[in-house]
Amino acid sequence: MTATAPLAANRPAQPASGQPPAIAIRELSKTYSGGKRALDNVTLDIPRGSVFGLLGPNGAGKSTLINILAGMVKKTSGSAEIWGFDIDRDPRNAKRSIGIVPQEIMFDPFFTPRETLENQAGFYGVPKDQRITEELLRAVRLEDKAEAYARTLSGGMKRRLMVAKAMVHSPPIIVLDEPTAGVDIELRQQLWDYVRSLNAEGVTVVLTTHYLEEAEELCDRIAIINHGKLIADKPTRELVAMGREKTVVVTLGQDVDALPQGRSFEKVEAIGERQIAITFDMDKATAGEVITAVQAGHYDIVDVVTREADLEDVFLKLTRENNADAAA
Ligand SMILES: Nc1ncnc2c1ncn2[C@@H]1O[C@H](COP(=O)(O)OP(=O)(O)OP(=O)(O)O)[C@@H](O)[C@H]1O
Repeated sequence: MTATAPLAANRPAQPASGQPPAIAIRELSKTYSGGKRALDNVTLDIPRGSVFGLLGPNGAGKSTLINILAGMVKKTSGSAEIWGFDIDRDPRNAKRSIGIVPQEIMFDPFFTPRETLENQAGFYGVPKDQRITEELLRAVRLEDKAEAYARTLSGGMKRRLMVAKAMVHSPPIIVLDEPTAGVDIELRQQLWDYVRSLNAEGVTVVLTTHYLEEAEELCDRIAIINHGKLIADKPTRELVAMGREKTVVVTLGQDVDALPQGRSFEKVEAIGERQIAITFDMDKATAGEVITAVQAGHYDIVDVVTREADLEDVFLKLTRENNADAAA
């Protein structure tokens, strides 16, 4: 995929009232007909121009949230504005302001990619002279397949076509629901390059992903949903910094027969015959102090490796705490 992003020819004019967030969600709840409360009072602003990650375990409510924004699921209560347009009062402009790439691959297998994009542009009422079909085909590297039947495309090509399809009306916001599930690494990288180029052009990007590393690398802000509730909403850097635990792994010149002790140690365990992992709180000690404490116990240290908590650790910690609160 090249790093070109489509022109913003057809974006709806922004409402007059200043600069609202790209998406503003207020006390949004959804209870499905069987009684399942999939979203519970979620209030969230997605800033303009951001790459925003919506994370959560399976069944947390991410797709429900996205489907409400897409107009495919009816909310039970609360409100949502997209680009300043209320999804109830101004559904047409709200829909025109967002492009959704759903989890499932959906298009008619008997249309070619070019026809698929043209049909979709027609559906959004984009005038013929303002269509960006060729540009999109190039951007998602499908120009050679423009005339092939969609059913003959590979899985990766189909997914790229889905992204192009979400962009035919040049929305200021694109939402990708688990875009890289089952997609190989090379293609994933190409997809992210394209997403980054869209963002560099000013498009707000919202993505749900199970790949925490990816979210950490791509997103400047992350919200975490668990059991339908918003449990975190922070700049990525702050969220990662919440994992204030650091681990020092020391390799010894002899087998471990007793574990070292230190006031700053939160956890000490032998992780091999000659290796010990010591976890400590970065607010209370430094790695140097931890190593000094080990040496004070006359351990013969031959190697030291340190590891900081990453988003995965924070995610697990937050969801665990939330689950424990819910069970209490
Ligand atoms: N149409 C529906 N009817 C009843 N329950 C539903 C429906 N759609 C989703 N749910 C339930 O609502 C909850 C939230 O589902 P949702 O698909 O929004 O989660 P998710 O975070 O997107 O999960 P995943 O990552 O697995 O897609 C789940 O318990 C799910 O089983």
